[in-house]
This record gives sequence, structure tokens and C-alpha cells, in this order.
Amino acid sequence: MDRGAWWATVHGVAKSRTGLSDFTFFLMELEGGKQKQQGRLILLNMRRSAAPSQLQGNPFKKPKFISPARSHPSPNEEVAKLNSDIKLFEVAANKNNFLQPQNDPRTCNFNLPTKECAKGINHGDNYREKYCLEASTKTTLDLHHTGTGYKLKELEKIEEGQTMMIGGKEIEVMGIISPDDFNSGRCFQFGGGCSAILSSSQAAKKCFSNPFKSVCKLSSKENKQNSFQSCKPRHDPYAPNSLVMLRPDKNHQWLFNKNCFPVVDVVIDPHLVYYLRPHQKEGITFLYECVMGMRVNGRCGAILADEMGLGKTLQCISLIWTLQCQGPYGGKPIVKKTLIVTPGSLVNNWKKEFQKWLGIERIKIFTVDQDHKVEEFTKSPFYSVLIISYEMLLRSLDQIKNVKFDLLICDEGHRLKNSTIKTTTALISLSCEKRIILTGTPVQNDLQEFFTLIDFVNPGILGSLSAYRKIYEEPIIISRQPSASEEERELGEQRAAELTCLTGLFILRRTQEVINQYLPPKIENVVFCRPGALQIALYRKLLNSQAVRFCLQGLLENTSHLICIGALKKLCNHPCLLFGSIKEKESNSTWDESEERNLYEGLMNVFPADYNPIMFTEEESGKLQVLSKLLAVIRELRPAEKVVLVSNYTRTLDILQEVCKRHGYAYTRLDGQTPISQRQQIVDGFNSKYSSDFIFLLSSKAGGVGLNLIGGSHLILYDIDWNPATDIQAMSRVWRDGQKHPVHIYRLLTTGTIEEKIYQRQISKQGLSGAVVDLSKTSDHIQFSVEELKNLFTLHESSHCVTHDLLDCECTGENHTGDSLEKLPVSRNCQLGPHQQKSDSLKPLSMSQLKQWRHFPGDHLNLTDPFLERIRENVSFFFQNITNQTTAI
Ligand SMILES: Nc1ncnc2c1ncn2[C@@H]1O[C@H](COP(=O)(O)OP(=O)(O)OP(=O)(O)O)[C@@H](O)[C@H]1O
Ligand SMILES: [Mg+2]
Repeated sequence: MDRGAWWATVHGVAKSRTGLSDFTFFLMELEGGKQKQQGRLILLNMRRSAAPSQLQGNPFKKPKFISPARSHPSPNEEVAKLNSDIKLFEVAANKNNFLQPQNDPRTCNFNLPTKECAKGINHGDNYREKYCLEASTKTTLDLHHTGTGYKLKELEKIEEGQTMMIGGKEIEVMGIISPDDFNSGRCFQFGGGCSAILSSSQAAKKCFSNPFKSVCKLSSKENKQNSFQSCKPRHDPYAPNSLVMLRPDKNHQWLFNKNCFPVVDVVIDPHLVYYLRPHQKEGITFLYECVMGMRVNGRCGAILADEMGLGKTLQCISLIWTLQCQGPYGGKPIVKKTLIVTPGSLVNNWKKEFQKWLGIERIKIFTVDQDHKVEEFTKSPFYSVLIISYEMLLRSLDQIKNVKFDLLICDEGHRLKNSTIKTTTALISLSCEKRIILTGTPVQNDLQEFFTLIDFVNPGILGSLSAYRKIYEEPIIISRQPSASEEERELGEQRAAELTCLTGLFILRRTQEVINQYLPPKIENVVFCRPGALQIALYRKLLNSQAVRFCLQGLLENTSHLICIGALKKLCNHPCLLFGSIKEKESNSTWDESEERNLYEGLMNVFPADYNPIMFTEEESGKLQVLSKLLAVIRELRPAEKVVLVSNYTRTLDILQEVCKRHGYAYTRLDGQTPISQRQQIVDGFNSKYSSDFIFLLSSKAGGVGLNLIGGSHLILYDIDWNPATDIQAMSRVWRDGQKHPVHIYRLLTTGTIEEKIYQRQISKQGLSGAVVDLSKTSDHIQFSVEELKNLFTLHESSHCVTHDLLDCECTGENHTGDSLEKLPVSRNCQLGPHQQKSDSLKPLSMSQLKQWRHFPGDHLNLTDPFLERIRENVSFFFQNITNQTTAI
């Protein structure tokens, strides 16, 4: 419905913008909504609150109406009347979601004046206020709905200078408003004054306050009074493309507008709206409604769980900026101080994003680091946003508790999954009730962790932990057991559905698909690298060790298999890493009794006698050989492009760094040792087009989450983590907004080894049921059966690709050009409901989806990808998938 039609529906509006109260009521409701297209708009002047003596009219004014309405109706009657008004209003508003009317029926301002309200409005005899009244000439007045008590016929006769009684106030008709001003809505936006009837666009512009003027500074009485009197939206809610927040309903007003301020539209700064993607606009609206307590009665928490790179930061910045300058009640800002807690590497990224979107003047940001302590923030009224790392938060908790924060944002908040860990307890201890968790990784899987997150943002919403367990967790878990009866299954499903429904009100997740259209193509490759001869020999030896044999017989303690797994993983990265570990252990005094001794026994004999780990060669590791060739071909074919090289291990990064040095590649590095204060600088340096760095060495543990590394367009994941979320996080660093080049992602796996097994676990159903879908999970959390261990500790020497063997694929391994993955339903968006855990939707990629990727052996003749062509010699198999394919890559 267009704007004209909407006005036709709610014609007959009388409205006051007193600065202290902002009320609207409907004089009538149209039967068909179409009767009136043109009306008479009259500017009214409110003289004062009517004293009982005046209720019969002012004898000095003529002609006059005698109000048939009672001046002090009972609250119940008024609420009942209000409800019917609200219904009318809602009907009208619902017909047009975008155009939110300026005029809300208000409980306390109009129909139910409170003491404060009356006091605020009654400024004495000289106090005058202007009203706009649109009176239809064709419709009839529905007395039950108008709230005025006047009949339409009486209203039709209104002329300039007449007085009437509305809501216990004496009103004087001041003049006629032009249909243009009415249609544009301008007349409803003014704080008062004759400018309301000016229809020039200049006058219209003036009516919006300077968006960059700080409204928080209003301290003096005079300022306050002025601000109330000139209550108006900060930005034009009727401007094309304006993003207007939902107006609070009567319950909300009843709860949160005790002072009876006028309701003002909260409008997102057009400067920001210009850049926002559609999903971001939706996200900001969602966050606003959550923190304002509009979604769940009185609860002000939210979880924004958009996938990586969707701009959660910008959505929060828009929210902060809006709430810091605006509010629905009298325009008063909702938030004065905001606390943002984020991983160390992202502290300065947040600051940078604030500056990127809002410049340096609008909001004053304080970031905590070694040189900038929290005290500085607490002492200065200057700053409104504090950005701090989780680690620093713990250290400065006492000072932070002394500050009253109105909004708390926990970035990468999946780490708050356990209420007993220090960080979570610290954050819970902060009194701020508007809490937002941001996370790009799934937030469920474990029902208890799910509870912790939910209970953090909206404390108590699921009841106590013990009640939650009884009501939700137990029935849900029981219903999923194979032995569950039909009744138990049904109950579990119903509870799960209810839980999803309840929490879904304040959790929002969108998948990367929503920004695909803004991004360049992405070419993902899984590259199965043939192990080197030394690697195979060492691998065999390890598998034959006493430690592995004992593990398989279940003779060793629970954690022993982890040592074996660790050794195999090191070997896959490079034999010299294993060599280093053995040397280190040997020099340790406990070596003789350690389990490692059983594992490493005789291993040194497999290494050449003069083996020197410092002089390692590329040929000793299949993956390193591939990497080295890959870097060379990128350098050659795309000299202007850069590479992000990711590993989970610092020692592996040392080797990769050495490779860079040997080949003369300029590099930069970010790992756990990099001081927080330097991290953003390193990132910025790499992203700059003037940087000469070719390679960014990244530790996924230190910098896998949140970083923007769009300077690189090739990302190589050198090793694999048990947790797919870790890998996905790392891979999402380059394919993000701002990326100019097609993105190439290479995931290197050593053929036939444990790396393939981990990959299979990541993408198989087994991985799904194992608790490895969130970042806090490591292999320590995984329980392996003896069967699983047997599988893990097997080397498949003759297969090109065990993963392909398992796919049950009909192809002979000869360039299977599977359907594009995009054709398959990728239903990753449903991460929220515990009952959805059963579906594939939690996984980034499933076995069946992988099967749809293009795949072929390394020796395939027609490799069209020049990068793969160059490395094929050391590769046994490829999987490839292209997203957003345009023309040539
Ligand atoms: N509307 C937009 N237009 C252009 N760039 C944008 C827009 N929104 C976000 N960006 C940019 O996209 C990049 C990714 O955004 P951001 O870091 O907020 O993602 P995120 O959702 O927090 O991802 P992650 O989960 O990885 O932390 C940033 O460089 C940001 O400035
Ligand atoms: Mg982020």
C-alpha cells in the first residue's frame, strides 16, 4: 500500500507535539478505508490543560465546542478506549510496514494523563501548543473510536479561532495545513510553531536536528526543556529509503515511558543506511527491538549469529550510534556508555570499523591496551564506547564494574558457553541488562551450553538450570535415543520446538549466501597431497609402535591416543617437527617413564643419520612441496595478489616462515605472541595496496576469528583442525566485503593419512554427532571408540583419495564435474533449534555435498585451473567448487 493510501486509511488524526507529550488519536475509522482522499487540515493551538471550570468552555472564545467527553475518566475505561484506538492504529500500520505512522495513541499522554504529564503540559496561561487536525468532510464519526467525543458534523464546521476540548485540554484552531504538508507528513514532525505550515523543502529540512550534535550533553534545565519542546525525529522518517525503527506499543510505553515523554520515531542515520545491505537493515531492526525489550517482554538481550563476514560489526555500530543519539521517548538517548568485549586481535579492528563508518568525530572510542588503562576511560566523560579484550576485562573487572554501561556487546561470544569459566562469570557480574552476543559459529549443539548463552543475554528466561534440564534438556535428549518410545519422541520434539520458538525471538542467523552477490567468485579446493618417502616410512613406524598398539587394544589411559594423534599430525606437516619433538622429550628427565617413549622408540633410526631439522627440505613433506609450488605459481601468474597462509601451530608457522625466507617472499606474521597493540597494524599493513608483503602467516588460534584480511585473495590452510568451525573461521578471512579479486582457497591434506580422517570426520554424520562444531571444542573433548581409533591409525598407501573412496561416487575418479553445489539446498541457516541438530544444517559441508563438487585425480589430463596444473605432480586428488562463477577466473 502506498503512502497516500495509508493516509486515506488513517485519516482523521489529531495530534499534538508538545515536546512533553506527543499524542494522537483517531477521530474516526473508515468503514472501507477509501472514503476520504482529501481533507481539511487545521493547525490547532493547545491553550492549557483544562481546569474543571473550563470544561464548559472558555466564555471569551467564540464560537466554541462543548466537550461531551468527561475530563477525568476512570483509568479502566480509558484503557479500554485506548485499546480500540490502538487496534485501529495497528490495522493501519500493519498495512504498511515501512511507513510507520508518527502518531501513536498514548496511554498516559492523552487518554490517561498522569500527574507528571499534566504538570509537564501545564506551563501556565501563556503556554501554547499547536495541534494539527485533519477532519474529513465525508465520513461519519465513530464515537467509540475517536476519543474526542465530537461528532464529525461538528468538526466539519471548525474554523480559525474556534476552541474545542480534546482530552481535557482546551484547543484553539490556528489555521489550515496544506494537503502537501499533510501528505508528506511534515506537519506531524514539527515540534510546533508556524513553520509547520511552511511547505518549502527548506523548512522541511530544518525540522530535523543535526544528527551529529551530541544530545547527551543536555544538562541544564533550559536545555532539557528545549529538547522536549522540539521533540522530533533526528532524521526524516519519510525520506526515501529511511530506516525507521518500530514504535513501542502501549505495554512498552507503560513500562518504559514513566515520564510520559512524547513518542518520537527512531530513524537510522541516513549516512549509514546508504551503505547498509538489506540483511544488515533487518539485523539492526532486530537488534533494536531486542535491546529495547520489544521482542520479549522486558528482556533486552540478543544473539546475532550471522555467518562470518556479514558485517555484524557494522550492524552493532549502527545500533550504538542510533541508541546513543535517539530514543523513542522524547528522543532521549537510550545508551550513554557501551562496553564491547572482543578477542585481543579485534580490539583495534572495532575501533577501525567505528572510524570507517562514523568518522572520528561522532563517537569517542576508548580501546584498552598496555598503554591505555581502563582508569582513563572511567575518569573521562569524553568517551562513550569502551573496547576491551576478554583477557583485559578480567584484569580490570573492578574498575569496569564501577562504570554504568547501558549496552554490552560480546564479540565472538561463543566463548561464553560455560557459566563457570572466569570470563563468563565476570561478564554476568556486570549489571548491564542490554546484552548482545555476536558469533559467526553455531551456538547450539550442547544443550547446556545453549542454556548458558541464552541465560547470559536474557537471564532467567529459561528458568533455573535445573528447571531447564527437566523441562527441555531431558525430554529432548531422551527423545533422540533409539530406544525412545513414541510418546517420548513426541514430547521431546514438542519441547525442542518450543525452545526454538522462544529463543528464536532473540537469535538471528543469516548465512553467507546473503552477501554472495556482493562478493567476487570463490574457488575452493581440497588438495590431497602425496606424502614424501620419509613421511611414509616414519608414519609406518609410528603405527607399529607399542603406544599405538596398546591404544588399539584399549590398554592405555584415555588420553594416550591424543599423543599418538599429535605425533601423526606433526609428521604430516613436516617430519622435522616430529624430530624436534623427540629431541625435546629425550632431554626431559621423565622421558624414561613417559608414554612418548613407547611411541618414539626406534623412530630416530628412520631419519637419516645426519638429519638436521633446521636444514629441512621441501621434498620431505608432500604438503610443503605443494605449498612451495603453489606460492611460486601465484607469484608468477598473479604478481599483484597476496596469500594468507594459515596453520594451527606456531612451530609449523616457523617452518613456513623459513620457506618464505628461502624464496625471498616478503611476509608478515600474526600469532599468539604478537602483542595485541600491534595486531591491527599488521593487518592494515598487509591489506594496504602499498604493502610489499606477499604472504600473511596466520595462526588460526590467535587470529582465526573476526579478522579482515581482504588484502589477500589466496588462502592456504596448511593443516586441518578437528573442529570444522576453526577451519571455516580461518577460511572466511579473505572472502569478505571489500575483496576485489576472485578468491582461491586451498585446503591441503596428506593423502591416506590421519588428515583425511579428520576431514572425513568434519564432513560426515559422525562428525556431526560428535561435539565438534564449535570453537571451544578440541580433540581433547572427543571420545573415540576402539573402532574409530583403528580407522584413525591406518595409513592408506594405495588410495588416491580415501575420502573419494568413501563417497560412494559412481565416477571412476575421472574428472567428475558434479552439479554445482549452489544447486543443492544449502540449509545452514537453521542453527538455532536444538531439535535441528539432527539435520545436516549444522555442517558447513556434508559428504553428499562434497560429492557434488568437481573432482578429479592429480594426473587428470585436462586441468583447466592454471594453479592446480602447476602442483598436480605432487597431488593425488582434487575437489573443487566455485561459488559466484562469472567468466574466466
Ligand atoms: N554494507 C557494507 N558495505 C561494505 N563493506 C561492508 C559492509 N558491511 C560490512 N562490510 C565490511 O565487511 C567486512 C566484514 O565485516 P565484519 O568484520 O563486521 O564481519 P563479521 O560479521 O563480524 O564477521 P566475523 O564473524 O568473521 O567476525 C568488514 O571489512 C566490513 O567493514
Ligand atoms: Mg566480527
